[in-house]
Amino acid sequence: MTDPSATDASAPDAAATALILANLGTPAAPTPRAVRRFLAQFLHDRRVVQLTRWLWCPLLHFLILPLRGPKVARKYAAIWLPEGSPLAVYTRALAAAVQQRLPQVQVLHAMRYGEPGLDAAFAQLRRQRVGRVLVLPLYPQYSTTTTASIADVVGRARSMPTALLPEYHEDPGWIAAIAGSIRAHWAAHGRGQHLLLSFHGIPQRLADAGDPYPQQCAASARAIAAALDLADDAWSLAYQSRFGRERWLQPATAERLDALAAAGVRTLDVACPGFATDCLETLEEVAMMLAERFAAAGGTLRYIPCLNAAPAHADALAALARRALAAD
Ligand SMILES: C=CC1=C(C)c2cc3[nH]c(cc4nc(cc5[nH]c(cc1n2)c(C)c5CCC(=O)O)C(CCC(=O)O)=C4C)c(C)c3C=C
Ligand SMILES: [Fe+2]
Ligand SMILES: [Fe+2]
Repeated sequence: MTDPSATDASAPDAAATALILANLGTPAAPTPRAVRRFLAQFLHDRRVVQLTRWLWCPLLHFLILPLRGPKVARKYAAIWLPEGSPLAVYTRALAAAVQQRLPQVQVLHAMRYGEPGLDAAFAQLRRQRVGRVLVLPLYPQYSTTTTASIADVVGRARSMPTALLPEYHEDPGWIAAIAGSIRAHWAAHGRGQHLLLSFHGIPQRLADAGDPYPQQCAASARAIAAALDLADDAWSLAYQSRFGRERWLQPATAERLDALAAAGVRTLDVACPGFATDCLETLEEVAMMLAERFAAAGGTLRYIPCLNAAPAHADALAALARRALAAD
């Protein structure tokens, strides 16, 4: 007679659910070699660069990686933490904070590019015979260049029941967390004359082809401004981190800064609500380079850090996951 309580070692542990917090990724070290390795994986993704490969591969291998590797490595070195790259350190800490809130689920983090990779996370969960996997891309706003690229990898993990959580650009818990972090910054440093909400850009061509990213950034920005009771002229939205020569979303953050300085703004608060965790683009580009640019124009730029592993951030993401679990 078979014991009905005995578990079949070959069957998945259907009770076990895992939640993967998926972020973009980052180099393993602030060295030209590690940066070239990371950029090579990132910039080979057709979701990120759509140029035909016979044109793009020679450009990438013979021009962009050799030139950009050492230059960008110096930028990473300027923000590197004793425990590693800020994006990696904060993503790991955020996953630990979400795990505390979801003891019934195994929470792990993984990166689309670099380590720990998403493919490896799926392989690990397959070995553990986890019954179901939820993937939460750490991109509040959907873009084909980011969210869809994670969806590509998730789609390849067909051997396990897997669900991708939707973007959360207007989620009330997340909006409240961002607004709360801006209010806390004002309480500690005083309120600047203007609040600039700076999002990572994408090529205008992709928005024209239907990428909903700019509409979602605008919706997030309006909701944050409303939560803070800001008048229309007290805040603005701009796009940073342009790559390449084609036209990206406008207005560009650097140009918006110049216009605000020219209009007499002397204290400017800048938040980056499209980034779940601080990274090269927030800590080096905004808090260092753009702050210097604004200072040269006679003003003070006060950077408001990303939510990182803040309790309100972990609460908001855990609530999104709980809702997805309950709906399943
Ligand atoms: C065509 C190129 C790029 C697109 C499109 C793009 C979209 C995009 N990126 C993020 C978030 C991040 N990007 C980061 C770094 C980064 N981004 C690009 C290029 C594109 N991004 C490059 C080449 C780099 C590397 C740095 C450099 O060489 O300048 C990061 C930071 C990673 C880190 O290690 O700290 C993040 C995060 C979003 C959200 C987005 C589209 C919406
Ligand atoms: Fe190539
Ligand atoms: Fe980027």
